[in-house]
Amino acid sequence: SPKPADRIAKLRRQLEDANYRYHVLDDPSIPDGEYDRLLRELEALEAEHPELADPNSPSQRVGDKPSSKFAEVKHAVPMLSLANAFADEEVADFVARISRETGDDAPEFSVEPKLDGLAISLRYEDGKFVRGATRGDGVTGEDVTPNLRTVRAIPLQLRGKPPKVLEVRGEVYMPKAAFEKYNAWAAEHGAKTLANPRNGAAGSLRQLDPRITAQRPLSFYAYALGETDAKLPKTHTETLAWLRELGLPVSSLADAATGTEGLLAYYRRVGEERNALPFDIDGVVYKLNRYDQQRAMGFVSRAPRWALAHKFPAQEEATV
Ligand SMILES: Cc1ccc2cc(C(N)=O)cc(O)c2n1
Repeated sequence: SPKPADRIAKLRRQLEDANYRYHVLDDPSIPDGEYDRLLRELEALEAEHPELADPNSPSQRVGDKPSSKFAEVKHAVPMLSLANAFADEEVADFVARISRETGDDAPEFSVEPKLDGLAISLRYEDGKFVRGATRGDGVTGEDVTPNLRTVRAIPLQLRGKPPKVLEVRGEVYMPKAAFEKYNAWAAEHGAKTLANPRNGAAGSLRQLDPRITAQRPLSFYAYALGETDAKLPKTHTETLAWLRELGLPVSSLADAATGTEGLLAYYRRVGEERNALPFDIDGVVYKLNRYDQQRAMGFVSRAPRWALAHKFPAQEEATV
């Protein structure tokens, strides 16, 4: 029989692969029962061989011991906020200003749904997940690494050829079905029910005891870069494709669109699909796609002048 170290390494790769297939490709490779069996075998082997312990092992998703409070994290690259638009005219003005300042009368944009969750920043070194933090005020956030380790959609180990340093920004969210299920359980067991999935995500991630976070069904989509030593592609859509290759989940609704018409068509398309989506969104996000054009546009305070959140009308509260 293979040496324990080889068997452990093989099980870790198989479980990471299954996680990637399930959460990133949305195309599970093995049935849940098989996943659990492999995980139990790995946990048993790791218990017999503590010298082979690894914080990035797939077995470490169950949550570390509770911390007393969160350490502070300084974001090397500030986490940006987004200017909002509510009416089509504001989108037309946004594009007109960009056309004027870039000289491009048909600017291309990266477009995506605006998830209604909690913004976080993940840091990977040599492809290993080493730290995760909340946005905080954009410059200083809270270190919630142990809690983020329990979010299955967040890879603990990147795939392919990751750069030495890679920070990824994204949204941790609680899927609608998981939110309903959690509230049914909470009502049944006299626990506090959650007001909405966004509160569910925020409350779960800011638990001091990661074992509680581990019981909360959270997911994650990546949407931007932070600090990295990698040579960047020329456009944001290429960056998102690269993040997918590295094993990070990116919304399958992310797309490209050209000019005001393209943006508004995308806004309407997502608006029609909104209620059928498995997660809450509160709008869509438009980002000028070419990084050279983004640089030409710059920022106003911490909101980039090359990006815009186009919000949907607030949904009437679901009548319970
Ligand atoms: C720059 C930036 C800031 C906040 C964002 C927030 C979301 C979101 N809530 O999905 C998506 C993005 O692409 C974002 N991009």
